[in-house]
Amino acid sequence: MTDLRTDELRVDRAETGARSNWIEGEDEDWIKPLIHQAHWAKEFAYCPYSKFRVGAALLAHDGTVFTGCNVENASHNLGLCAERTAVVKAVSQGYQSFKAVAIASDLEDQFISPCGGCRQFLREFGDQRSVYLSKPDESYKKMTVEDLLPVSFGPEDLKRKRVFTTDKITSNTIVSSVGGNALQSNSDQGRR
Ligand SMILES: O=c1ccn([C@H]2C[C@H](O)[C@@H](CO)O2)c(=O)[nH]1
Ligand SMILES: [Zn+2]
Repeated sequence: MTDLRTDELRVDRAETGARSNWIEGEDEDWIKPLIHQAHWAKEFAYCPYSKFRVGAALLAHDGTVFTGCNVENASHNLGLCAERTAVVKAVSQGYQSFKAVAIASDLEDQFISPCGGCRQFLREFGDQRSVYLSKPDESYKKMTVEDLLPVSFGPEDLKRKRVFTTDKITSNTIVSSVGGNALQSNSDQGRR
């Protein structure tokens, strides 16, 4: 049994009226439908504790949209944000290339802004992605992941040259660096 209702939703070209190259093109007729989908996703929010509904709509480069809502839990720290729900849905369905994300809440006078954890989560897939912060009237403010998380740490940093690499670390050896000098102490030294 397959329920496609909340799976992959496309920003329909008939709805946007955009040209066939809309996804690469300069016109951005997809923005309003994307924001609309974020607000639609907000309706599914499971937030009995905070009573604060959030929705997200993540646009992949091929035009597929993945929606997400916040999903809270009686064990409070396990709650998931809407943005992360959308990213996890997309990645688990084989998508890793994103163009934009729209975020929606019920805040009357403020554009909903992603939390620090979600900023980092989004940054994993590129810091130039567009982030549309919206209000309930579907007005929006465009930012990038980099605007929201400047001087960030990302997957590229794990590939940069380091003074230590794990091949110098053996299972029972602690390696640390003080003022550029490498100190090695094994568990025997630790007991003295
Ligand atoms: O950008 C945001 C901000 C908050 N929340 C959720 C987390 C929690 O469920 C509720 C209140 O913080 O809102 C999101 O999903 N996204
Ligand atoms: Zn968050």
